[in-house]
Amino acid sequence: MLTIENARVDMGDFTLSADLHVNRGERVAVLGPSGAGKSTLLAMIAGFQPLSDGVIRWQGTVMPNDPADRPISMVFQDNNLFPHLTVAQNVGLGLRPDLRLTAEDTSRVGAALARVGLGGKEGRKPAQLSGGQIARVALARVLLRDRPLLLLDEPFGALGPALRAEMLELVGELAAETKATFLMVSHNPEDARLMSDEVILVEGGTAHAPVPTPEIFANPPDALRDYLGG
Ligand SMILES: Nc1ncnc2c1ncn2[C@@H]1O[C@H](COP(=O)(O)OP(=O)(O)OP(=O)(O)O)[C@@H](O)[C@H]1O
Repeated sequence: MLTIENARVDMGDFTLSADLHVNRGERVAVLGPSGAGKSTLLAMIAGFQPLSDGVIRWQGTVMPNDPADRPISMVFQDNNLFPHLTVAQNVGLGLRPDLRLTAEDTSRVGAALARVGLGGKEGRKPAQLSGGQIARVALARVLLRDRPLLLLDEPFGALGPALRAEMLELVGELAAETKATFLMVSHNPEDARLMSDEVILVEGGTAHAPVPTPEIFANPPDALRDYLGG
């Protein structure tokens, strides 16, 4: 279980508070108006933004200070690939930051790439891939890292609807295979309907406790109603 206890992040004149928990294995969409603090919530959990107050635990244990030591994989909108490295190297970084991959590492990288549909593309550079393929590389890295908590900050925002739906399905499959819990920021309520069990609404400086997805869409609070456009 992810537990966020009376946590607060202060950034200049912006403050985000959260007091909530997410059960293991849940698929959570993070929704809310632009600038409300959705990315800040993920940065808080990942350890990129220090807490001014409160504590964050995973399975009852306080998260280590260093983001690299947290049981987390994160995917950003730009899919954070290095342009000068090959697909295999970009994925291999998830295993060994110094890229000194053993033969076993290399075969695991190959298997992860094959799992996301990129078999045979190991030697390409990101510039030689389509947007959907780049997203798949980021997911292969997540698969390989095999961390129990997956944070996705609008990873497929640049993709068209059909491709986005395909990628969401793949995320769902990978999360189920690795038994990961995931939180995904989305600007698209349809994405939330498609892939989430619960929704965390972020608005007014607060990340609210998760509500079951069908429930929140059946009876949207004002902030979500505005966000849904009426
Ligand atoms: N480094 C910073 N210093 C001060 N304020 C910041 C900083 N980064 C972001 N903010 C502010 O914090 C607030 C929350 O930003 P955040 O990126 O978390 O929102 P968001 O809900 O993810 O927005 P969007 O949907 O537009 O991506 C915004 O008002 C933003 O202007």
